[in-house]
Amino acid sequence: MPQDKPSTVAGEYPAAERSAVELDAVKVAYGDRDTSYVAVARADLTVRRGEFVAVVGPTGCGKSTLLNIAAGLIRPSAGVCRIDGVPLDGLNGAAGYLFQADALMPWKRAIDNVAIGLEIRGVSRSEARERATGWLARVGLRAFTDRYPHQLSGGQRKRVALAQTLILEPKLLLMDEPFGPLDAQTRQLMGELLLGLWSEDRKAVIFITHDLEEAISLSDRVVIMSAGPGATIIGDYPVELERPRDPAEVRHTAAFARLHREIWDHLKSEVVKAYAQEDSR
Ligand SMILES: Nc1ncnc2c1ncn2[C@@H]1O[C@H](COP(=O)(O)OP(=O)(O)OP(=O)(O)O)[C@@H](O)[C@H]1O
Repeated sequence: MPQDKPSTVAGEYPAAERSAVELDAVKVAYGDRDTSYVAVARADLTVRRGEFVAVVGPTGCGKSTLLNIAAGLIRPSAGVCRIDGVPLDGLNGAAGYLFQADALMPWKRAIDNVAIGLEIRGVSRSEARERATGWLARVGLRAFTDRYPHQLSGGQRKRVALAQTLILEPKLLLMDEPFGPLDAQTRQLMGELLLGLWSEDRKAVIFITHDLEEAISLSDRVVIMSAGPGATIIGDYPVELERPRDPAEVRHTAAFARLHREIWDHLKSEVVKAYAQEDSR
């Protein structure tokens, strides 16, 4: 068999060339023809397999909109979103989500909150609970499996939510300000936990954040969006900081400071524009 023969699925790119996510000239307009609001004028973004991409941009520029496109929750008004080389049609079943507000069920214990996704997929209750116990241990909650969400701290609830997402082994992680409500120290610890788990199998990640330090400390690339309306992607910075990486420690390096300066110089004017536009809307 020839060494270089690509494995193909009819009508798609060769497997090796497929990206985890490809936004190709994606436009998003909300509302109808009379009240149309173009949130994103054009987004071109490729996230390679195994790549951790952070998206930053001023408030209201369309970061969540792009994530919702990749999730299949909304359809582009123009352009196409491909997942693994295939145009997305409907919900993206290969993706796991983590949002600012967690999706824990208050009436279920941590273990059952983590196990439920597997049970819905037909895994037996005993096996689902066994795997959930393993996941809770991996996120440092071995001693908390029987707690209800209201008996957990904000950071602990986030850990349960992370286990709830990762137990389903998504190929792609879509994270929208996942650590937003947490205090600064807990955010850093969550970042460290996330990177540790991510490095085990390197899923593709799109991570939305307002926090540029968080973006740089976690990701392989930081993508900047312009202020809306009609936002576009205006910057794409590789983060060439060594891995494995301690996201708290790396912030103290000179390379980090240089990159932060460079990206912030670019982002700052968009943030100012966004505030001015919000005032006049
Ligand atoms: N369903 C909708 N209908 C109308 N406009 C919407 C809708 N969803 C979002 N928008 C508008 O589209 C723009 C982009 O919103 P989006 O939530 O994607 O921005 P964002 O960058 O994630 O914001 P933030 O950083 O504040 O969370 C905003 O001006 C918002 O008001």
